[in-house]
Amino acid sequence: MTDHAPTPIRVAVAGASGYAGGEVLRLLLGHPLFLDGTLTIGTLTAGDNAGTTLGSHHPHLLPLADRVLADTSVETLAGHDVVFLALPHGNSARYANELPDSVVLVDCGADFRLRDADAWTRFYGGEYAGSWPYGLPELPGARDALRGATRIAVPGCYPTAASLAFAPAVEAGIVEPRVRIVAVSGTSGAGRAPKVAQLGSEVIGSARAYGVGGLHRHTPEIVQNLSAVAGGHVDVSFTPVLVPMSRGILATCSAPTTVDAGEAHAVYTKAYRDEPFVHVLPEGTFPQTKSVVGSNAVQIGVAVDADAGELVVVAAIDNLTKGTAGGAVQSMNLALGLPETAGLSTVGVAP
Ligand SMILES: NC(=O)C1=CN([C@@H]2O[C@H](COP(=O)(O)OP(=O)(O)OC[C@H]3O[C@@H](n4cnc5c(N)ncnc54)[C@H](OP(=O)(O)O)[C@@H]3O)[C@@H](O)[C@H]2O)C=CC1
Ligand SMILES: CC(=O)N[C@@H](CCC(=O)OP(=O)(O)O)C(=O)O
Repeated sequence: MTDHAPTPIRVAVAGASGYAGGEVLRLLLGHPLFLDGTLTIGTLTAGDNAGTTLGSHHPHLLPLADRVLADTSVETLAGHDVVFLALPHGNSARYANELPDSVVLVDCGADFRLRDADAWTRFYGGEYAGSWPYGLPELPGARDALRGATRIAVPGCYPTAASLAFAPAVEAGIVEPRVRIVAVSGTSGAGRAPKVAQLGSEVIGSARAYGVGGLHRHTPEIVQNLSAVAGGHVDVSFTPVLVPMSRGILATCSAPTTVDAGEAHAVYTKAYRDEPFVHVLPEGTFPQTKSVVGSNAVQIGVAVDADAGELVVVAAIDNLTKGTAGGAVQSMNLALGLPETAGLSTVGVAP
């Protein structure tokens, strides 16, 4: 514990009936400060499902199964030291404005991720809310900005995978600044609100690209991250693909290069040598989503396609853990001055 952290630490989760909120709670139930009683889980909220029990949505969260979900409001979220917002986009600004500055607000939604108001308007529409310290500590400068922060914007799931996959290459200048990304995602990335495109009968036995042609709203977030690291604009072509699995993202990212495989691999092992969650696999080895499911790990494989003159980097994450709730808890740990890895595993659940 450090001077940042109040004791006890009272935590609320808004959107607890959803996938992201449920995953935050799963991680908090295993957090060492929860287990020793220093961190307590207070109000849990929902939208239309307010008044129902948490257990009716997340039977796996047995210790909290009888908790009744409250309405989501400034009043129900007041009186906590940390509030996780796991709500649809557009809902966060009112809490940022009305909860005290001293409350650590960790927003799993997109509202405060983009620094460019025009990009926000183009991809999201509605009023631009602003930008907060970005919850991807592995990016240059991000970790320092998160220490002691009381407002945190958790990255999107695809930007987490793609940014970590290509940040070392653009930082080292070993690629041309034109990155192509094709990333497959499990259906939990779409949240649990029913949508026809996510029905089992639509998804099982099929793979479907969407947001094709630079239309997906995560494109400007990936551009923002890679451009900041490169120190100049990086063009990004991003294509997401929905595949029939529950969790996981596998992002395959490439750009023109003249370096060989050994040099490229050395850039990555050096960049991530001190990162507890990012694992660069041995040369010739590439990740699979199963290896990281349920963990906060990022596994990265690096290759050079010498005939095509392309660096190819493959990254695997669990979209709900490192891609949302794990990144959120990691950022909370930093904000409160706790050990960054507290409550977070790097071991997946394969097979
Ligand atoms: N799923 C993922 O992989 C990722 C999700 N995120 C972000 O996390 C946030 C939550 O996503 P996710 O959990 O997947 O979504 P879900 O649809 O699974 O959950 C949404 C939650 O918000 C509640 N809610 C919906 N509308 C309102 C409202 N108007 N007022 C109050 N509460 C409301 C829902 O309650 P109820 O049950 O009552 O409807 C539910 O608890 C989103 O911003 C999403 O973009 C970020 C990265 C990855
Ligand atoms: C498979 C799937 O549908 N994924 C979601 C992204 C999930 C995510 O990271 O979302 P936010 O930016 O909304 O927080 C999508 O493409 O919209």
